[in-house]
Amino acid sequence: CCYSSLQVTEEVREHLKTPIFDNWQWEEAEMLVLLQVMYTDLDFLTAFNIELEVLQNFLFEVYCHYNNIPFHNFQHCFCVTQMMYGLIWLTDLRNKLGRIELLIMLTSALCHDLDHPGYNNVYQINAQTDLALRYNDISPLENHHCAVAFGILAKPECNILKNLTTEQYKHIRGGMIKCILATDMARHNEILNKFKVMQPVFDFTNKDHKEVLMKIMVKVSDISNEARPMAVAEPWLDCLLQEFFNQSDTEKLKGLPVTPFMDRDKVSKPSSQTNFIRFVLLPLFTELTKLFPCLEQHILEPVRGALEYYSNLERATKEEEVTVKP
Ligand SMILES: COc1ccc(NC(=O)[C@H](C)Nc2nc3c(cnn3-c3ccccc3C)c(=O)[nH]2)cc1
Ligand SMILES: [Zn+2]
Repeated sequence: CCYSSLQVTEEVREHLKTPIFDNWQWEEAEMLVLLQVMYTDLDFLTAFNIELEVLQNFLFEVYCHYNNIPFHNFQHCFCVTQMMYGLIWLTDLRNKLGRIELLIMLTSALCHDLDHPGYNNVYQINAQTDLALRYNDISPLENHHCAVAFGILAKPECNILKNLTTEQYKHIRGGMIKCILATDMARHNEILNKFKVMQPVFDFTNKDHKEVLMKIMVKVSDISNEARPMAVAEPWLDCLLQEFFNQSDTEKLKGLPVTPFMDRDKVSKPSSQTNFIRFVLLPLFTELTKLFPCLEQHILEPVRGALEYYSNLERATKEEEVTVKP
């Protein structure tokens, strides 16, 4: 029963609250224990009357519903949840948001890519898959991830929300649906622009402000690999490109449109990453850091370092191309 959370040393518990946590050092079974520690250390079990065994069933069921694909697997789920956990402690969000908002953010991070097939929304829509049909081309993957999450919560032995009031349950369900659907990168600018307007006058008692912040926190956690040490981050980009190349190979075989940044014949790893960091990551992380200045050293600095690393790599490969071609 509770022996597993005792196995985790105080040092690991503290390390778990930092963005430099290295997922590659841990087995998936150990990650399940670490996820349990996150829920217990945020006092969710006492606050929401969650039985430890129900939490363990829930976490195991979530683990079973992630697929063995190169990037959107259980390790990604763990990384996103661990980053969210670290951000909650670093920004001192426990004293700025209610515990129910924290539960929504952590559980949304945990469930945000459930049963991901390794083929993105563009593929789902172009190939007219069952998911695209079921969700009318509207964020088919994110709708599916969320539906699978509540399918798991519908099982009594996994329902960590079973001892909450109906009103609390509705609040959590509404919050999770908004946060998980917000991870569709097609909506990136829509959500970031809303946050940019609110940030200078942010009000932690304003419902709309809190809602956008929660979406931003899940989005930041979701694409935050480059905020980790290079030794941790770089393998993730290889995994991501492997998944993207699988998709573009399939698209070519099926005569479907091929997304340029997924085409193994077109993608240059360094330049695609410098663009991603410059135009997607830095604007997003900069905006969040304006609200929580302490994040500058923890996530903004490492991302600037990553931009430096990939820019140098880009320059080196360009120079090498010039010298090789006479
Ligand atoms: C606006 O929608 C976008 C924008 C950018 C991208 N992806 C990229 O630019 C490339 C492939 N790089 C990239 N993409 C990444 C990273 C982390 N998550 N992530 C990702 C994965 C799946 C779907 C979307 C994204 C951004 C990362 O470190 N790099 C994908 C979708
Ligand atoms: Zn994700």
